[in-house]
Amino acid sequence: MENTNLAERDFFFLREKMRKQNRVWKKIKEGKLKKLTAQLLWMYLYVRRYWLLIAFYVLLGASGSVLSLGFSLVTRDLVDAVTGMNTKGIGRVVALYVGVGVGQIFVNAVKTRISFQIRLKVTNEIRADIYEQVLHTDWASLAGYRSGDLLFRVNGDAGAVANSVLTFLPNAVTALISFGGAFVIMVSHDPAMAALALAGGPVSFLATRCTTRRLRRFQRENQEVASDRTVFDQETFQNLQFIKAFGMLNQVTEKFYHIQRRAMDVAARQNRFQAYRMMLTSLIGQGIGYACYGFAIYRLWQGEITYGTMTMFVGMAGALRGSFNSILSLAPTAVRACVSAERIMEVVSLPRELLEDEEAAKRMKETGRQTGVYVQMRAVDFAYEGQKWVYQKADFEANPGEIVALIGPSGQGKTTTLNLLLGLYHPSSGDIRLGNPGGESLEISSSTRCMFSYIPQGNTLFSGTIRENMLMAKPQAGEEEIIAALKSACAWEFVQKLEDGLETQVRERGQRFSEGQKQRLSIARALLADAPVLILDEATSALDVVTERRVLNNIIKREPYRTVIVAAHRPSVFTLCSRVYKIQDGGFSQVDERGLQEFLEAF
Ligand SMILES: Nc1ncnc2c1ncn2[C@@H]1O[C@H](COP(=O)(O)OP(=O)(O)OP(=O)(O)O)[C@@H](O)[C@H]1O
Repeated sequence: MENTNLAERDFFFLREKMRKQNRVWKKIKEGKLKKLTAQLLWMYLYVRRYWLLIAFYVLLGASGSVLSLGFSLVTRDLVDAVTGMNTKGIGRVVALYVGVGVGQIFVNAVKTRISFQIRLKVTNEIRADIYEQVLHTDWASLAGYRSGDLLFRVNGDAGAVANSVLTFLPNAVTALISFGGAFVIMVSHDPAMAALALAGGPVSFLATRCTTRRLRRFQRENQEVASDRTVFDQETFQNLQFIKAFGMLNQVTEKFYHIQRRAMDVAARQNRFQAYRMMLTSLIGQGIGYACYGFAIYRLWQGEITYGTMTMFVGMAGALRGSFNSILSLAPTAVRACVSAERIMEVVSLPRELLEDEEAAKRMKETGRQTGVYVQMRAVDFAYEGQKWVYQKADFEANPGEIVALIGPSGQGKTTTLNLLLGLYHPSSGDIRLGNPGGESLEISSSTRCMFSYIPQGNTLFSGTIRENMLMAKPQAGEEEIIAALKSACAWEFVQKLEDGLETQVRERGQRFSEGQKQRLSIARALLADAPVLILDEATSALDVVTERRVLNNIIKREPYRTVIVAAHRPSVFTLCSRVYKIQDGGFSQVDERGLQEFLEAF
């Protein structure tokens, strides 16, 4: 009978062991451990540069813990001196008591200052690094992210990582020293008392272990809501004029409250969960505290300890429980850091743009100033996300001195073609390249982008003055050069009439100007960039026909070797073009005279 029980017990332990092993194995297989290691390593790479400051900070934290342990011992001596239980001079004990107290204040002040410095440095470094990496990330990979979400990752998540990392390490060391010190002092005075003070430890440990996964889920939800909120705020303030004009204030406000409610709901659930957790550990702590107190009184009553030792015991038991709980409460800090690190790593691990042909592209651009640069597409197939086909077998060319138009109904692929030429998206198959006539040619990539001046649809003016906007394209451009570009774009005629001329504030997204004026300023800026290929995506759509023709003629006159590619709907452009390509129903073809005539008649 006993043998059967033994066998059952062995089987039970074996099964439990296998279950545990399977759980660990599952985590390894799911890559969770690998992910966690990568996150920790990633954070370590940032903080290690400041190891000296961090080490000093940790040292201060440690000395703070030692001082508070010392404070308990001095309190014991003080009480004993007052009750006449020790022979040390009361003056010396009081001086020590005051000295340790003042030391604690001093250490805390220096700690606060250093923690501020490290936090600032690490946060800024992570932020700058993510910012730089996001700017150099392949556009097609980045296009799936909302800009508000990226903004939150650069700001919110970077701050959360820096804060958590800097809280974790010093707190861990401080808590461990406090715990170890209090434990050693208590064990040396009374091992039974030490065991009693730690009696609630296993329950608190188990509670923490079981709740970590839930905490991770809460933190993820929190960051997602915060990110949605940034996206919403950004879009609302960017489109405020439209929202007001459409009388959409109520809908927007309703959406604002909806996000607010979601954020509050997550925060309230997390808070409730943490409150229960805290209540459980506090109840255990309180029970243990009373037990310690009772035990100490009993010892005093038995005459085994002095009043001073009893006071120290009670204080130490609290410190022991407190530092044990501090060690356990490091789990939420670690969870916060890992969740944010995961969100940042997701973005920074996206493929980066390659700049392999950078030198060759610069040479080609230089030669292009005399000979121009041609652009060519051969048998190009392209689909978004590998399945939404825009067109197949597309052939296209634009040569120096030509204006080439892309036409076709809305949504057929004109902007897509321009993005392919800019190397922002990559063809599924086929070849896109540019080159100097009779010279070197290069496949399109992020390096060849320097050969293009691009004016996209919509508004691309930045806050600042007209001059500042112009200098973005060519920082070293002088007054004469800026005015010449503005003249070519037919913008000087209104800029010169402005009271502040080139120093006029454009205001956010060019609010200060009409659509046509904004387009002319954008064209002037693009001309200033001095690139051999100019791309205009519906960039003259807000101009009257006469100004539009004047602008296009000026562009060609200004640089006879410039290659100009325009995506346009308006027939007024076509008569200036050397060639016209039509994109429709997945086809990409050059339009002959008759085809163009038919297209014009359809207008
Ligand atoms: N980032 C994207 N992801 C998926 N599909 C896209 C993306 N951008 C554009 N598309 C789709 O590709 C097709 C071509 O879009 P594109 O912007 O090139 O058209 P377009 O000819 O320039 O239109 P319009 O004249 O209206 O500016 C459209 O069906 C559009 O929905």
